[in-house]
Amino acid sequence: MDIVFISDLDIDTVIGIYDWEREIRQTVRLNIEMNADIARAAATDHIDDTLDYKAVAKRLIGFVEKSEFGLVETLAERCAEIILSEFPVQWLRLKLDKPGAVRGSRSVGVIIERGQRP
Ligand SMILES: Nc1nc2c(c(=O)[nH]1)N=C([C@H](O)[C@@H](O)CO)CN2
Repeated sequence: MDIVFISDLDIDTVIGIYDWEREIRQTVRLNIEMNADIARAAATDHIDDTLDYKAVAKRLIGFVEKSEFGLVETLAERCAEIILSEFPVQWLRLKLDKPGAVRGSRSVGVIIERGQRP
């Protein structure tokens, strides 16, 4: 299976379960792997024959910046739903980090896989 990926996409948003977190913006970091047919695009050298990672990134930036979820789980699930429903993707692995959220750790977050592997 071929993969198109987006690495370390940092987006500021309102996220968190505590009152103080509802008053500030924090950075979440997205790492996403999505299935794609690399061979077809390589044969034609045309963007229409592959998954446009810039289009996916722009869509997620717009969504995440406006979102105000409590849990990282909810935000990750919604991002996965957007990718699977709006782009030619059948399977994805998405990691959502909330860097610095827990003192003493570099990062915390979730990793989800959704869809069917082709
Ligand atoms: N599994 C989760 N645990 C926690 C979450 C979360 O979104 N998922 N969130 C918090 C707080 O918002 C925390 O990030 C504040 O530092 C705690 N645990």
